[in-house]
Amino acid sequence: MDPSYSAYEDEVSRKKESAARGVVELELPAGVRVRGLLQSGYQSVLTREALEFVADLERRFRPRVKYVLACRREEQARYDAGELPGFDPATKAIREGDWVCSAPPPAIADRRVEITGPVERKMIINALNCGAKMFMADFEDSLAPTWDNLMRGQINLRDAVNRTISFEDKARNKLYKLNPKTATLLVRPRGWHLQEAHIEIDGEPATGALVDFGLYFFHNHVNFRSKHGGFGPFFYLPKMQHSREAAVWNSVFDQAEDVTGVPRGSIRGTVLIETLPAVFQMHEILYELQEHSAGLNCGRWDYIFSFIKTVRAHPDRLLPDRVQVGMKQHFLKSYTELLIQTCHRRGVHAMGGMAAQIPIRDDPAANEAASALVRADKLREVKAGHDGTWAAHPGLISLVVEVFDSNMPHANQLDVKREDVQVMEDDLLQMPKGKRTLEGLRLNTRVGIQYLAAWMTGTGSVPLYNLMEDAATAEISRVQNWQWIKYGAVLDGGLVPGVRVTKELFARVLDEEMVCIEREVGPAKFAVGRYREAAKLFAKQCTSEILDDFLTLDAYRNIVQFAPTARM
Ligand SMILES: CC(=O)SCCNC(=O)CCNC(=O)[C@H](O)C(C)(C)COP(=O)(O)OP(=O)(O)OC[C@H]1O[C@@H](n2cnc3c(N)ncnc32)[C@H](O)[C@@H]1OP(=O)(O)O
Ligand SMILES: O=CC(=O)O
Ligand SMILES: [Mg+2]
Repeated sequence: MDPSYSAYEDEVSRKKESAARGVVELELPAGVRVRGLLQSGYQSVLTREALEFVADLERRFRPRVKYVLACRREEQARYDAGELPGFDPATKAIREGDWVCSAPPPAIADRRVEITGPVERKMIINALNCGAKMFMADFEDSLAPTWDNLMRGQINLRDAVNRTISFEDKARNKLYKLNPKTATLLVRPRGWHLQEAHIEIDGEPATGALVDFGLYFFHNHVNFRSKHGGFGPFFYLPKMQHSREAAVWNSVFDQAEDVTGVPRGSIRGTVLIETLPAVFQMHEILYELQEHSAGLNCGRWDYIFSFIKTVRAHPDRLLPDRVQVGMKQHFLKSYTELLIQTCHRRGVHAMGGMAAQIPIRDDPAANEAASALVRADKLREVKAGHDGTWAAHPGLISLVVEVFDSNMPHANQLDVKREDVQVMEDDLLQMPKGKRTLEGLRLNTRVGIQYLAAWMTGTGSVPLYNLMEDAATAEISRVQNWQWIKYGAVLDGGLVPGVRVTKELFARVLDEEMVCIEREVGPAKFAVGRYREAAKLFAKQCTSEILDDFLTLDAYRNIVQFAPTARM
């Protein structure tokens, strides 16, 4: 017998045996290693062709991703040496030039209310059905990137695009299915800084963003485009700091379109302006993405986090309590208005951001107060000229739709040019006003630990003290504590003004807040949750000599789980 035929027969019988034992096997392209445990269904996402597509993106763009991350470190070193971010004289001609981005495709011309949420099956169905125009399905701030969350997220999105998605809640005897009319899907891959340890390409962990984008695009572009007038898929692009990072995304989009024969400019990405350096690069970012751009969004929570992180070596820039850093603060008002002016000059959407309040079921008065805050925030956004905004919960959609419907008679406000806006570097760097309090330190600590504990058990967004908390909001708690401890901030408000924040004070606060958390969540949940591990990690992060770039980079090692697979 032909020896190669016999090897083929062996292979077939081995696969049959594996299938009979319920073991999932993948056909891997050369150089690709999948290290996560394969649950049923994952092989339909991790096909050989899809992995080849991802591996090709990785091989082409990994060096550029590394380069842009190295540039971030170099720029941070300059800020640490005393500089502050500002507009780049080298790109003045781009800022002042008369150019526009491609017009928004009809499918996203009106995006007045966008619900957001992690790529969890039931939530995807609820979000698509909730009456919002768009749904931003999130692999980023609101998702803990466990292997299972990521793989199931891809399966869920594929089923959502195919409209075959359903979910049975057996305990409540409830079947979830899509309504005839649903929101349009936008997908947010992870930021450039996160790796995907469960997929190795040529011996190195893959880039998380390229895995999320690549698998989703590969499996869905045909169906998605057939349902959206030949445009899409649509994306949100997070946490960038410079236009060179947008240029990488633009090349990724070009490459994806070329390989699959999708016409140039079909893919559209909305960039979150959620880092301080990026606010000085808004024209440049739109310029790089031009035909792939769907505008910019005010990612306020990461923006506040980035504000603190960027000035981490400036002891004169200590922020007041997190709760006091609201959108009326001059630096945030300036950022949103400049974003609107920039987008509308370039013919693309200027999206608002997320109010953190969520419905409060058991307290009507508190619920009314929370709704009033959301209403005021959305009213500010629509009156300022935003073309749409975000909502964190289906229970807020009718309120937010009502605010936008009453104040935005057309599909968008691209005609509101905001030429009155005059924002200078100083406006964007102005320190927020307010007080630093012990209560603020305590709240940061309680929130940070509970969020981390949830994240390490696979949940990336949680309700805490009636607010939505996700990776971006938790980061503010971490870096604010770090900043106050590092520079021995003197508390200037609250119950005990005049007290200096030290490592010793923080250690005491942490112990006391752990007792408080145990009381609040109950001993049973406290015992099985990862609160002690979370507290240890949070304490390390808040007291380190040098500030870590991202909390999730350190926490990631706690959620990586390799399966025993064939070695390469
Ligand atoms: C800074 C940023 O990046 S903001 C964007 C990223 N963050 C997010 O997207 C957060 C999205 N929101 C959420 O994750 C959730 O609303 C939370 C965690 C804040 C609150 O969740 P819960 O306490 O479970 O909400 P609650 O119990 O009130 O939910 C009621 C129902 O609404 C659903 N729901 C709540 N939020 C969402 C959402 N964003 N999308 C879809 N469905 C949702 C729940 O699944 C639940 O459904 P069910 O009644 O069919 O069982
Ligand atoms: O991603 C949004 C933010 O506010 O951060
Ligand atoms: Mg964010």
